[in-house]
Amino acid sequence: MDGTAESGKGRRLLDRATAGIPASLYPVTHVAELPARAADSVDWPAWTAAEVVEALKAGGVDAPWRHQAEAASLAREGKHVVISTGTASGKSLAYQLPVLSALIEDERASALYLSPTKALGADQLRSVSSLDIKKVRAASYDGDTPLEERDWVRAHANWVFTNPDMLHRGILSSHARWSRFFRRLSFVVVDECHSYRGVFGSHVALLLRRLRRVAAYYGASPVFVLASATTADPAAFASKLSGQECVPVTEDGSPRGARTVALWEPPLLSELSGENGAPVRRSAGAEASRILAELVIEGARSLAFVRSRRGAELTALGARRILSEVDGALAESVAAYRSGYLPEERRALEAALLSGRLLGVATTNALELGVDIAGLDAVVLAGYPGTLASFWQQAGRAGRAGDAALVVFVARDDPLDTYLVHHPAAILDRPVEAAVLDPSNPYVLGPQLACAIAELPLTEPEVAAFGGEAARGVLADLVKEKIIRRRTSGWYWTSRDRPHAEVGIRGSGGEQIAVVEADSGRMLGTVDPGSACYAVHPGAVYLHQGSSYVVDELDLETGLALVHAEDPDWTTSPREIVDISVLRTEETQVHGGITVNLGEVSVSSQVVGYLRRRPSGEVLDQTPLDLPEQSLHTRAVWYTISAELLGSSDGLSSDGMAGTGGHRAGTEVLEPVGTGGSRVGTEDLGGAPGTSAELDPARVPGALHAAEHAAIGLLPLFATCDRWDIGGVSTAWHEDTGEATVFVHDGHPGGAGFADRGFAAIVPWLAATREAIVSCECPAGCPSCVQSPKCGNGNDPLDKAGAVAVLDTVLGALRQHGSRSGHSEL
Ligand SMILES: Nc1ncnc2c1ncn2[C@@H]1O[C@H](COP(=O)(O)OP(=O)(O)OP(=O)(O)O)[C@@H](O)[C@H]1O
Repeated sequence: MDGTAESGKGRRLLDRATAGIPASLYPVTHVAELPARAADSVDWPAWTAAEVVEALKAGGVDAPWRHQAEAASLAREGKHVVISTGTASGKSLAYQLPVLSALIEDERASALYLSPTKALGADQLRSVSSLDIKKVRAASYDGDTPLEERDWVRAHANWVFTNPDMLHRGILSSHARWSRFFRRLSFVVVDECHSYRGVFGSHVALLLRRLRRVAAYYGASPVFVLASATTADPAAFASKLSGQECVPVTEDGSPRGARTVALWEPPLLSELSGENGAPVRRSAGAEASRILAELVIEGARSLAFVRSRRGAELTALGARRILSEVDGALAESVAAYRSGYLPEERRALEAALLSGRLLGVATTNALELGVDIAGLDAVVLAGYPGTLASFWQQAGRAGRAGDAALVVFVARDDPLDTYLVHHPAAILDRPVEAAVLDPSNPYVLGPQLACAIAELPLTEPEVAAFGGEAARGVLADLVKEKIIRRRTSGWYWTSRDRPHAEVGIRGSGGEQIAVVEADSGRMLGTVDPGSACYAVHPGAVYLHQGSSYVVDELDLETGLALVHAEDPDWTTSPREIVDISVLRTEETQVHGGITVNLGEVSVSSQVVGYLRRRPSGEVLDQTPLDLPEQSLHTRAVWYTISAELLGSSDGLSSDGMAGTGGHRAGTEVLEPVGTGGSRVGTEDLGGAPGTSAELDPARVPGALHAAEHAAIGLLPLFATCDRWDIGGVSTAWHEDTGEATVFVHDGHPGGAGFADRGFAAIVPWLAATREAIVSCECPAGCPSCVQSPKCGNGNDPLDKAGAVAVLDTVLGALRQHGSRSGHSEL
């Protein structure tokens, strides 16, 4: 195939999307052409049951692609396997082949399928059921399964489709009722396993260990087949998640069309001003509306991914409005899509989009998983979806074999988005990040071990599977608290009640706060106790599945937040006072006047009021609140800067410090990420070694605060977290360190591995932070660089230039005292 002719269509669509934009406002910062790839098909593995081949062929699959056959055969041989290939590369077939063949060959064999969402599970079940293979009795067992069906599933189903929540609460907790199913459990399929990250991922990792233990009790040792979006080190991740060695299959043999990928930065608006008079960019959603409208005019079947449900609806509305001025009929071909639709509604929408009856759909991430829409002409991503895995998952909906497509990434007002549109290599040349999880977090281990022991007494040799030493400490605590009992043969559950219902695997534990609509008494959802004052304080606008509510009352004693439906024209942002103290320093690197540390901290916070803002960023007013102080015991990474290096002391020269006391402890020092395809050399790190930031003392708090905000915004580039999963504190003088200090901490009790990743990647992380600030053309700080949407201090004080000076000094010292290797992880 001729690559250029092929990519012509993507280019043509991009030209259309940018038509009429004056050169001075041209928003595209980079364009990349991704070539087409031909299919690599192979014969059906000889062991595949004839019925399976027949059913798949009847469904239109003539032959498997190489990676499907390879993964299937490994699983068939009894090896745990992780298949990590692109969107729509047919990962389902890879596990269907061995599972279906086993179920056909052995009447008593069974299999379990786990997916992170019910919708995805339902899709996969539908696809298996549609094969209509006689000996396969596939059924779902989740929160929606009617009670009368549940007995049938336990007694008869040989392939059960469920999710981690139900496995935890409804299956392992009463495993004796599932003994038939467990006895011949041959395969466990863990679909979209890259989504098991952070605290949820740590819970799922321990849940899978519980599953293996229960299966072993009934005499089974199932083979695990994990399916993941492309990820950095799938074998390591899958092994950590499943607790056993997994063989990776990563060579993608599915065909793909050429794609033109454009990075797009909306222009700064001159007429609007945000917090503290900062400039604001045109919103990514508004920009996506315009692009979507242009694509629809061109007849391109397009999908726009928008971060919130309301945003998706506004984007669709905006596109329709633009189109109605061109042609009323065209406006009808644009719709919004969100989660919460019934399966039939989703099917209808998929079909309409595939047939071209609908041309443009704006959607939340709901469409990211479990929807069989591929081969579109264009995909617009309004805002970075948080991880590269999601980015490619969404971008992968565009392009089919033999036809080119366009992908447009539109940056939101956010430092990470700014960084990415100015550093294309960080998107285009980087392996998808490894998902981070930490099954040794005592806050996760405690409740998980309690559940495990309630399921079956834990014996000494089993402790290793639950983390060895880390588990031992937690077990001792549980014994002390009289939750379990230690006998010579192991650890035993003492109560008649099961702990499962108390253990939430998606949150950080503790008694959840119920959010209830006062009028109807309907429970909308729950909020972690630690974030209740922040998320559902009186007056807060609370979003639930895209609908908007306002909180009337928060009662922490009874664990209740009462809300009413209201969709006001503002959002709220809490103001809080935060304090942090160091409980334990685990690692310290000294680099001249800079130290970089990792350890445990206690963060206390008190929400003292909130601001109401218009979507433009304009602040309406501030309301005081009287809420109690909260405290969080978690992990943090922090750096300190000596007064000499800040240049705010009595003039002590930093020269005297050079070369003294600087030693590296353990951690590899990494190079920064590349810019536009070429790597930034260490000389570009900024700041000559040992030079001071030369900051007047009055500027130090604003400089540190701005550096902290941007660092929080950029950590998700290195750890698979959302900026909302982490927090930060900066101070010109900290009691425990005796120096100016910037902390970035995990937002969950016990941590989820994010601070640890920040510590391990300190140089590339801070270099990227500096780059993001420098790349933003605003004069004195805006949401694209140093302002934070969740700042408890109203983004005040912030000193953009000061932040660059601080980061230059820190990076200069790290380079002088630490940088030796040329190893890069990006
Ligand atoms: N060997 C094959 N030949 C032709 N079509 C195939 C083959 N394998 C799978 N498909 C089709 O490709 C589409 C995508 O498959 P599937 O949903 O399993 O991909 P996936 O990798 O799981 O996607 P996602 O990234 O969304 O998880 C389906 O419509 C499926 O029928």
